Amino acid sequence: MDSRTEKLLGADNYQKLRESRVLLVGAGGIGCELLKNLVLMGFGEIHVVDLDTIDLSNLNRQFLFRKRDIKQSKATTAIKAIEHVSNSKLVAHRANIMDVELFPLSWFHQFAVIFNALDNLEARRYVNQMAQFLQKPLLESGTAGFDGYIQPIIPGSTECFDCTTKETPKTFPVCTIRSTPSQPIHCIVWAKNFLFAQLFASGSSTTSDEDLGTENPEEIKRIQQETNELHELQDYAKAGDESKIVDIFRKIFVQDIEKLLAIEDLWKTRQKPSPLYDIEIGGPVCKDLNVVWSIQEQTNAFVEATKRLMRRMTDEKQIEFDKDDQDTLEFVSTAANMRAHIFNLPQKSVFDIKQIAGNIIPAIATTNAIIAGLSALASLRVLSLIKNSATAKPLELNMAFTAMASKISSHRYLSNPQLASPNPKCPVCSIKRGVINISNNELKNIRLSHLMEAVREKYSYPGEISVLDKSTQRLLADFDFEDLCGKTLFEINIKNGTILLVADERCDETELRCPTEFYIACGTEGGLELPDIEVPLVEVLAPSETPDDDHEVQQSVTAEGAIILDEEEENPRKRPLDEAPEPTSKVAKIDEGEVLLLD
Ligand SMILES: Nc1ncnc2c1ncn2[C@@H]1O[C@H](COP(=O)(O)OP(=O)(O)OP(=O)(O)O)[C@@H](O)[C@H]1O
Ligand SMILES: [Zn+2]
Repeated sequence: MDSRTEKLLGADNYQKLRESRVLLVGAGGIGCELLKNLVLMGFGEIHVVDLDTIDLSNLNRQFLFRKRDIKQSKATTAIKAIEHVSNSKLVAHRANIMDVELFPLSWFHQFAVIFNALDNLEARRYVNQMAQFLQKPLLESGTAGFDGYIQPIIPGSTECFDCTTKETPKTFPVCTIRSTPSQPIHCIVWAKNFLFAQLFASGSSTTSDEDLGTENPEEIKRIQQETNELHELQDYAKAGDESKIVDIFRKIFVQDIEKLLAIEDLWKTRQKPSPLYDIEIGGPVCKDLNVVWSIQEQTNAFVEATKRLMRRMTDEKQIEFDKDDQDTLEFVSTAANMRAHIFNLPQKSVFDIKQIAGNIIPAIATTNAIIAGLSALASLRVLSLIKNSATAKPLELNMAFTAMASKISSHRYLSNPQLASPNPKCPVCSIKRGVINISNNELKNIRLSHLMEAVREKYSYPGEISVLDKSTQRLLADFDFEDLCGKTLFEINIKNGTILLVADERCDETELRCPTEFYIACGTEGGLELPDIEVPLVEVLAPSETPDDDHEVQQSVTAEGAIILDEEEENPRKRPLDEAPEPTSKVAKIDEGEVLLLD
């Protein structure tokens, strides 16, 4: 197979391929396919990073894994499975790609190209940022069911992952979830993000001063009281006192519903809920996860799942919901179904609830294979290794979508619009970047004010600057906050891997010094070394000003990778970034990538 690649690429390019070291982030659905492709193409050295272990539900599509591999590291197992056909050096890392101690910025430097095969926005954004720091080509990809995309990102020349808005997760009003559910999904969100979170996890983010989406004072009082009472039930859960399960059941499915019924205004236009009276607590459990259980079976399984979770609480102290953790899944499924029954809504099987609560769109092996194939092929163009279709300019490269996703054309399965140049309003690629080298010793000597002065002087920033720790979103200094300026960098927790954003905060100027992100790289030697970069003055764009057509939004990607495009045939959507919905301060974030409650 090597000789075939050599024929296609030519001897010189093939040699370059053999000498290239590449990074694959994620060894899941796309990652397994991509690893196979990269090995068969003959890249010289391939590093695979994945933080997770193999789960039974991965086996239907992550073809490098077998049943015997369950609970083993994905990165290590994937490499073991492919080693026997590999002519490449393969290196596995079972770790989080965002771990700055294991993978500082300088570590990324060794790779010719980075392949993202991830499943969440946070990690995608992080790798995108690293690629921007190092000006490394990144091949971003994602799938959701039949939908899929690949996006080559050439920092400085093409759009980055953050140049386009990404779809925000679905939202529900708090009052709908807590008082008046009208769809099964409302009961599932209640069971997972409220009930389970209050009893076993770190608690829901619903606070007393949050806007609850209702003006009814009685309802607001009841919601707050219910939250407080559930805190008490958490003490039972923590103590592992199984005799209290009956009390928990009666409180949630009888007394709380009676309190809701007492707020008569709620039921003027809605069907009243019916508390779960006359149910025996405890009994045989149904094992078939694909059918909807009777209400008695739901109760029995709820009691059993609660017992199992209570036993675990004594050791684990806190349990997070995980769709692959049968105890947490059965608790949430049965609680959601009992609530659905109370509110006269359809119930669902545990299997169906797993899909919804885990926010899963079934993964399709073929979509993963197509996307991984395109990503691998695109890397040859990105690295200019293809003899016959060499790319002179980065903007000649293409993105690719499956047609289901893009709806760009109903006649073709794959669409491949050309890449756009960076969006001047993109928070990631519209700014400058550099690395500040500093020794661990100096961190303890240098004060924030000293660092700010050095930055002002070297890059001609004015007096009015702000400094933000991007890693924690902490404001360290600005024109009316100087409390930390006298502290050393060590004291304000600036360390290896911290990213500082410095911005020109002058008002009423037509031009401002461009914001700069500084990556803090700590070593054992040297003093403070600022990077030699040019930080230009940039024109202040009026908020309503729209960037030119090239810089408009073409697609948005959900946390899972699904792409939302508009319906226009043969013409990718052009939507100014300004139209992107601003995050609202009333949003209560419950869980990354999942369901939000807002008013
Ligand atoms: N920060 C991260 N560092 C390293 N690997 C990551 C990180 N975030 C996600 N991943 C890995 O990316 C892979 C994405 O693969 P995929 O989308 O197929 O998800 P999955 O977890 O394998 O499947 P599913 O979510 O459908 O059960 C996973 O193996 C996941 O562990
Ligand atoms: Zn960008």
